Formats: sequence, C-alpha cells, structure tokens
Amino acid sequence: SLLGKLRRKGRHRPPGPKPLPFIGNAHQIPSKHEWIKFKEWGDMYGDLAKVEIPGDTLYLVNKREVVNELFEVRSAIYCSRPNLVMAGLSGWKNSIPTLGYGPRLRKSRMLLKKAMGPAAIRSYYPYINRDVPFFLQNLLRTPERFTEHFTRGAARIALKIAYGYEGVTEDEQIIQNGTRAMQVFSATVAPGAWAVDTFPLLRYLPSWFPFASFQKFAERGKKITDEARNVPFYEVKKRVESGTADGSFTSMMLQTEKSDPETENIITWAAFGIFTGQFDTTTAALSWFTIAMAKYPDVQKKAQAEIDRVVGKARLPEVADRESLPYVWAVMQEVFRWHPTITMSPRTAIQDDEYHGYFIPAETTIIANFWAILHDESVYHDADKFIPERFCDEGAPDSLSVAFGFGRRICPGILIAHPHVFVTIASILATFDISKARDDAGNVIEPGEDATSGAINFPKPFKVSITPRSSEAVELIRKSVEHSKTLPDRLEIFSM
Ligand code: HEM
Repeated sequence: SLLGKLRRKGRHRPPGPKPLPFIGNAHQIPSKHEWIKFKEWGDMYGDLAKVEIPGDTLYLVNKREVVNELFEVRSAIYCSRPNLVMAGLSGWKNSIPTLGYGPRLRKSRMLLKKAMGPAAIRSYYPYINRDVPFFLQNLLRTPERFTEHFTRGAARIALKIAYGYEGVTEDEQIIQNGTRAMQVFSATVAPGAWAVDTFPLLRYLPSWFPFASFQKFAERGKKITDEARNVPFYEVKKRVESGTADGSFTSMMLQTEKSDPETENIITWAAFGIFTGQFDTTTAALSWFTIAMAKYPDVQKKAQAEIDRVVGKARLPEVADRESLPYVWAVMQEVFRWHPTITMSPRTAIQDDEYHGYFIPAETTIIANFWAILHDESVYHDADKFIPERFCDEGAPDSLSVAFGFGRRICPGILIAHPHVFVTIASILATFDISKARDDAGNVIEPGEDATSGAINFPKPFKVSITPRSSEAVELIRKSVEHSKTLPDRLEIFSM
C-alpha cells in the first residue's frame, strides 16, 4: 500500500489534531498560554504531536526524555531556529537567540563564553555580593516598586559585565531602551505571534506602542532595538579609543578581536545578549518568587529559619552560601519549575532525522514545551502547587536542567543566572517578610497566577506587601551598603 511504502521510507509522520484546509490547526491554537494546549495535545497524541500552521509544520515535544534525546543527545541536528520573520523585520535578525545554526552563531557563543564561562563567572561573585545591599536598600525605600528594583538589580550586573556600566552614558536610559527592545523581541517571537501568522502579533503590543500597521511596527521596533544595542556599544568604543574605558566584555572584545565590521557587529550582539538576556528573565523569575512567598507563608518561614540558622543575622547571605542553604536552593528550583521563565523553545532540524519510526524532515520546527515537562504530574505531584520539599526531600528531578534549555542552544547565561537569582532570593528572605497586600477596606488581595503572553513568562502586575523583618534587618542593610561602598567595583577579569 501507499502507506506501507511511505513507512518503509521512514516517512511516517506523527499524529496530531485534525487540520483544516489552508489554515491547518491555526484556529485551535489559543491566543495565550499556548503551552497548556500544547501539553494537552502531547497527552493525547504522544511523544511527538504534529501541528499544521500556514507555511509550517510544528512537532510538539512535551516529555523530558524526548527533549533530552533530541536537543541534548542529538544536539548537532536540532541546533537551529525557525525563521522568525517579524522578529527579523523588527531589528532582531542577527540576535543570538534567533540566529540559524552556522559560523556566526558559533562565533557569537564562543565570544560569550569568555564572559559567561565558569572562570569568568566565579570572578564576578564578589561584585554580585557587593551589589546586593544596594538592591535591598532600594527595596526598603520603595517596596511597592519591587519589580523595578528586580530589573535594576539584574541590569546593573549585566551592564557592568557587558559595557563596564559606571561612567558609561546614562544607565536609566540604557535600561529603558533595553526594556523596550525586549518588549519588541518578546512580542515578535511569542509563539502565538509566529506560530499562527503575523496578525496575532497585535495582541502582544505593549501599551506604550501606538496602534500601527506591521510595517510601522517593524520600522519602529527596529529603531528601538538598534538604538538600545548601539548606544552603549559605541560609547564604550569611543572610550576604548580615548583610553578611558572601564574594563568590560565589550572593551576586551574590541581590544582582542579583529576590527572588521562583521566582527564588530557580532560583538554588539553578544554584549546586547548579555544585557538583554539577564534583566527581563531575572525580573520574571523574582516576580514569581514574590508571589510564591505571599501565597505560601510556611515555605517562607522555613526558608528564613534556614538562613537564620546557617548565616545568622550579623551578615547577609552570599553566593558561597549556596551549598549550606539546601532549602533556599529548593525554593529557587521550585520557582523555575512552578512558572518557568521561558515556557517553550523552538528549534529546527538541520538535516532529516527519525525518532521512534517518525520521520522528521530537515527544517521541521520542534517546540520543546519546558512548562509541560515541569508540570508532568507523574514526575511532579500537585504540579500547580509550590512545594520546594519535592526537590530537597523527595528527590524530584532538577528543574534548572530544563528551565535553561538544552544542548548547543542552552542558555549561555545559566552560570550567572543561578548564583545571582539565588543570592537575591536568599537576601530578600534574610531581611524582608513578603505577605499578601490589603486594599483600602482592609481586605486581603489574593495575588493571581495569571501570566502575560509573550516570549518571557511574566506574571500580570500584582500587589504584595514587603516589609523589613526587624529593625536589626534594617540596620544590617544599612551597614552592608556602607561596607559595599568601600569595596572595589571593577571586574578584574576585564582589566588589561
Ligand atoms: C533567569 C534567568 C534566565 C533564564 C530562565 C534563561 C532561559 C533561557 C532559555 C530557556 C533559553 C533557550 C534555550 C534553548 O533553546 O535550549 C535561553 C537562551 C538564551 N539566553 Fe537565557 N536565561 C536566563 C538568563 C540569561 C542571562 C543572564 C543571559 C546572559 C548572557 C542569557 C542569554 C541568553 C541568550 C543569548 C540565549 C540564546 C542562546 C542561543 O539561542 O544560542 N540568558 N535562555
């Protein structure tokens, strides 16, 4: 039979929801929280579920074993990305996360390794520890602006590494430009935006963005993104030329790499990757942490008790305390499991392949559903609940080995994200209590768990109450800030 012939040729395609002519399954893909629908299809159709959209076929992968086999073991095949047209038009064409596999990607990741590899990261620990008190001080002064403090805390470190930060233009403007550029990115790579067609993109437009045609969107998005990437870079370049640059990834690359336009362009994107890769993701993760602490006071108390016992109240937690704070570490693992920062990641195969008898033609887009893996009830019971004990007492598989991706496209910032998020969480727990806010009538406001749509999984804006644990804690923050001011703020590794 024809079917048998196709099978023999290995051209058996995986099952999936029934497509309609022309639009395929587009009408069945929801406009938000696509990962939940994709998990349902995985539960119905198995290891690989095929979904048709106009102009593309997607294979959904919802199980850890399958993602591991394809993205890790066969990483050399599943190492490219789909062509994200709208992201490309909006200024992100040459960005690292959207690059197809090839020499440019390899070069970019090689450069990133110099700033994000194990040795470099260890050399940042003192800088990260030094910065935490400033973050806590901001939180103390204006606790209701916690989201902004999360962003600034992460951005300060990222900007320092990428551009040398202090003395390099105005950081407020750079952070604001970066935030806007990331909103353009997030909107244009959101699965609903590219998986269906370009029309649903309108749903993801940030509120400050005037309603406009696609051409206008792309034009404006590109302008924002170019400016966000170029302004800090050329500032550093100017300073390198005049011999006044603080040591940073950019200054080091400008002095050690070839000075042709192509290489320079790659450096701008690598630096911009360090900057934009860090602040939004960290803000999202810390926001979910904040919601978790408000909703699960017993978890918070237990984590605080561990810190009080191990670290004491005379100093703040530091990066090096990680091994001796297993419960706080489990809280962090649970944050990245409960609401993973990036719920799904797309890859394309660079050659034909086969998985358990199913044919996977070159160029097929595979969507790894990290959220589904981390909400698999057979692995993580009561998956919607926040239960750190599953990691430290029950031996559940690590969530961080999923939440940062796999293989050749694994998050290059993973080694800095872990200690930075960890020490931030530990320091908040050491000095503040997070609880549910009350409205003017005194009624408790239940923080929701609704996520925004877009590439990065942020909770919708929410209110909580953040108050210092004690007057001792306030004093500790004040003393730590004074101490930090006496410490060097250079990154030695880039001083040459
Ligand atoms: C909370 C922190 C973070 C989380 C949860 C996170 C998560 C991820 C994930 C899931 C991916 C896709 C991986 C894949 O396809 O397998 C990714 C890619 C990426 N991340 Fe991160 N990330 C974080 C922080 C950072 C930081 C600090 C940097 C700074 C260098 C960074 C830079 C990047 C870049 C450049 C890519 C694209 C890599 C590529 O496509 O080759 N991220 N990240």
